[in-house]
Amino acid sequence: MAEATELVEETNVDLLLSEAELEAHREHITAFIKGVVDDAGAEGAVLGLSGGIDSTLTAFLAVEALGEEGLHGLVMPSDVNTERNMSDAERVAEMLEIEYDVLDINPVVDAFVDVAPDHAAEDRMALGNVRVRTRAVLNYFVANAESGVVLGTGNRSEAMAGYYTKYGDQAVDCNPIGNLYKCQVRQLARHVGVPDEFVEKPPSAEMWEGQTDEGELGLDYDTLDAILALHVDGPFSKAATVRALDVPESAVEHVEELVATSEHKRHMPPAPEPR
Ligand SMILES: Nc1ncnc2c1ncn2[C@@H]1O[C@H](COP(=O)(O)OP(=O)(O)OC[C@H]2O[C@@H]([n+]3cccc(C(=O)O)c3)[C@H](O)[C@@H]2O)[C@@H](O)[C@H]1O
Ligand SMILES: Nc1ncnc2c1ncn2[C@@H]1O[C@H](COP(=O)(O)OP(=O)(O)OP(=O)(O)O)[C@@H](O)[C@H]1O
Ligand SMILES: [Mg+2]
Repeated sequence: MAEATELVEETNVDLLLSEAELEAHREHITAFIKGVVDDAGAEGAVLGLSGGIDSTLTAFLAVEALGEEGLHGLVMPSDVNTERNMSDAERVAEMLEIEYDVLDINPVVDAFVDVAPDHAAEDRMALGNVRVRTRAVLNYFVANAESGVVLGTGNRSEAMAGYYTKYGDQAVDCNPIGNLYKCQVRQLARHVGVPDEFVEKPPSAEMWEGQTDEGELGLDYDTLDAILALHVDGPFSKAATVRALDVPESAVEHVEELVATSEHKRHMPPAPEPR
């Protein structure tokens, strides 16, 4: 896993960040968050806290940008979330001394299944996406009521692979860590003082029991990041990427496919040309 990232270093593609670069990202992102809130004329920001690394890092940076008064955390358990992640999510809010609510989404999700009983209940992806979109509705409920903006937690790896729910966790006002690959998210998290146990936890969307990002994506984030950085964002051909990273051609093709099939998620819904 670390191997692929180290090999990227030898190619001069900027994937692993120096301490100076991490500090520059920290300043750049906190200024960005402050700018988004100020430009919106908002009083603060709302953020879903999952106990995962992306929301934890975003929360740390948002408190640096806005102060603890400026961030409202929402911990939104469903019956497929682990106790550990939900208690870690509350621990983040307590560490940062921000206001937070715990909102049980189970009754809302059950209501969707009740009104459309022929759908979703047997389809873990469809039902998982309902859980994700329910949280988006609640984020905006609180943001509207409190004159806040909704902070997203999408990173560059997820954005490029389309690894998110359309109009779910992607339905936000900005993505402060959206220019960082997942391996850089881990680096920045350590740099700003996020405890190691958050950085080391296996990433999971927790849309159903036992789901993990790397299991579903079919490759680990370090390999995904390396292929994205060299081949999709960078100038390396497929063959050069295979050689540089010592990965099978099928891994590069898999990433190409993730990027291509998620293209629709990165655009406004299209309409026919005017005629
Ligand atoms: N070519 C196309 N042009 C226009 N629209 C197209 C389309 N293809 C599908 N669609 C639409 O998109 C829908 C499918 O997209 P979507 O509803 O997003 O669903 P989908 O991409 O199938 O599933 C979401 C994926 O994101 C992962 N996820 C979600 C949330 C959080 C996280 C996390 O890491 O925390 C990960 C989840 O595990 C799953 O792999 C289709 O039902 C259709 O409505
Ligand atoms: N149970 C939850 N309560 C509140 N917010 C949630 C919950 N589950 C997911 N979210 C929101 O959806 C976002 C996307 O989830 P995702 O799993 O990609 O990120 P993460 O959990 O922060 O990090 P990781 O990738 O390490 O799991 C989270 O960052 C968080 O803002
Ligand atoms: Mg998660």
